[in-house]
Amino acid sequence: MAGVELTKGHGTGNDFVLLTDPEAGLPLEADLVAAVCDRHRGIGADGLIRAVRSASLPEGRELLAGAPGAEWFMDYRNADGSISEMCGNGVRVFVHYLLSRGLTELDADGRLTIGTRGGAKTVARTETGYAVDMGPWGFIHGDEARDNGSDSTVTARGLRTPRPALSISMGNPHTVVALAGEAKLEKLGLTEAPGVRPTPPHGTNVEFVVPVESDGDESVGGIAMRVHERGVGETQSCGTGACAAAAATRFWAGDDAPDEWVIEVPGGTLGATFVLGPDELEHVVLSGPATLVGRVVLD
Ligand SMILES: N[C@@H](CCC[C@H](N)C(=O)O)C(=O)O
Repeated sequence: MAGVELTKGHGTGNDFVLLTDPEAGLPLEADLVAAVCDRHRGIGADGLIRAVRSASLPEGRELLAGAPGAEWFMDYRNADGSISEMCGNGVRVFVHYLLSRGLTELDADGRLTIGTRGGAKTVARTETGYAVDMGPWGFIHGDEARDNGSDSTVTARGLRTPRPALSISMGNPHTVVALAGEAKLEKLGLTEAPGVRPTPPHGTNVEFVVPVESDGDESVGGIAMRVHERGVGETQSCGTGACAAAAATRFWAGDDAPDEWVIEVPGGTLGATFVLGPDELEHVVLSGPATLVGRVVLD
């Protein structure tokens, strides 16, 4: 990878190293990705994003059959080198990168569709960043959640007893735990991965949430969240995690819960809006900023 140009970017403090490899020719082995993402001996990031033409990857070619406009594919790796299906903050930063590097343009409606392992995603420019239709959310463990309000338990440092939790898919897996108040959220120790029983088949990201006031506007729900990401550790933010946390909190709140949510994460603020998708399923639209920081060339 000597001579390869990397760009550092972030979305609400969830930081990424991005590179362009249109024909998927670079050897992105897990140990190389982990070395680049190492915060002391590498460039340092929560994940690595390769911009590759969809036609250059088997999963991209499959996706092009249903979404022929998705020319570019977000090939996402966690900091430990493992592959994830989806990254909500990453999608916004990825689109900002493609546009900034002149690799593509928005269509006449200000939109761009890209490929991911979690399916094609359409991104729109907003006044403060980008909004992404993240697609439908769903319960990982099926109907048990609908009946009981929880389907798992979570243990973590700072929690005296295992807490009930809800495992939610946003394309990638999440397990959401509600805590009593912000003091409890601050006291959590997330240097070690929380224990989740039963653990979803491919592991999980764990979000801890507490309700917060959203400027006295009852039509907008508010939560504060901390997250421990699969393949990374505690991060400043997680876009899919924010969507899953809003979906779980809205489910717990019942029928008259708001469709619009503001999610405070350590690295900033994200928005999640629940809308009916063209497939008649409930989709989550994630909104937030995207920032490119600078470039570096690998020795
Ligand atoms: N930070 C991301 C999620 C990245 C992937 C995650 N660690 C996983 O393994 O699923 C986001 O913003 O969604």
